Amino acid sequence: MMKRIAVIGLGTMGPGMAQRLAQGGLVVTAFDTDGAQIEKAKAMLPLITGVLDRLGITPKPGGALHFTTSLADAVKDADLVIENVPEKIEIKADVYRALEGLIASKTLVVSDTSGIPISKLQEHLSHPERFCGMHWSNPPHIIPMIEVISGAKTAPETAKAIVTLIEELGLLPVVVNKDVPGFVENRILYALLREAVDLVEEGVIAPEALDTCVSWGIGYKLSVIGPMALLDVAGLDIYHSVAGFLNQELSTRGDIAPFVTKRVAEKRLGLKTGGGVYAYTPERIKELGAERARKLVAVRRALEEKDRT
Ligand SMILES: NC(=O)C1=CN([C@@H]2O[C@H](COP(=O)(O)OP(=O)(O)OC[C@H]3O[C@@H](n4cnc5c(N)ncnc54)[C@H](O)[C@@H]3O)[C@@H](O)[C@H]2O)C=CC1
Ligand SMILES: Cc1ncc(C(=O)O)c(C(=O)O)c1O
Repeated sequence: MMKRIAVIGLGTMGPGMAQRLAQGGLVVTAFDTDGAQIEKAKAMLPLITGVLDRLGITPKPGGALHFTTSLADAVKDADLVIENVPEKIEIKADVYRALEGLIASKTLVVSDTSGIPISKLQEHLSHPERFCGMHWSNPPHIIPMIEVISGAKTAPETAKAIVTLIEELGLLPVVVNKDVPGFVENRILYALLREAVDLVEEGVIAPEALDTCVSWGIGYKLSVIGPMALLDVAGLDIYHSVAGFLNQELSTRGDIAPFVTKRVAEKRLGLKTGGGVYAYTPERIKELGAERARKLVAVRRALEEKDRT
């Protein structure tokens, strides 16, 4: 049974992840090279704990969340280190190198990488057998599904220990069988986002209308009926007919749409810069955060509802 977990990197994912682990009874120490990110994480905790409370996730005894500006302090006596730094191999590799000599060879290390192949990351660890992917989704304190991905050198017991941890937290582990870039969730998401951006860029539909179409159409349906089950609901014959012509029409671009590259070049990144696809005031960002958390909680409660029969 794991007891002490270090979270390396706060940013977008770290605060919710760290608090969710702490409320699962773990002693968590979070580290970030940027002190401002530590202060930001602390300021986020009341909102995060309020959402966890509404999800019915009551803090288990023995759990705690500490923050530190020392990597050594963060990983001291850790059973598990969760690397959660930016999606750049070189930054992640620097963290793995810094861990050498600070953690015991039995300590497990995972990455929250969105899709860098685990086998690639394993090249930068002296104990690759004790490393695997543990891919959370944003917001990590609300989305219960976590992908577990083994690299070529991951020991089976390492992945099993992470699956067990996720289950003990009452969350949903999904074991991905092959270490492919993007794993599963992000391959599906990025195929969808590529098509969505192309449709907006080509003037087929406005961003707001696309969001309504997807959120109140397939997004709503897929939250209850998964894609593979949906094939049976629609009928594989229907899929066969429609895919027969539509698969040749879908976006297959290998580059990134100018709709995105233009905005990134102009530092219009979204919520983090006050504008991207849409424009936001600081007040609207706060409103959206609370509103979306409330709705995600309500949807999750409905989805967790056991069959009435
Ligand atoms: N943002 C998202 O929706 C999701 C991101 N991820 C993945 O999780 C990881 C983190 O993503 P975000 O939280 O979005 O990144 P972020 O860029 O928001 O935060 C990264 C944090 O790491 C800190 N940091 C940078 N170098 C560090 C170091 N050497 N040691 C300690 N801290 C360091 C930064 O100060 C920053 O606070 C990435 O691999 C990302 O692909 C996974 C799921 C969802
Ligand atoms: C746009 C985007 N990219 C990556 C991820 C991820 O899971 O890594 C997410 C997410 O929702 O978590 C995302 O929205």
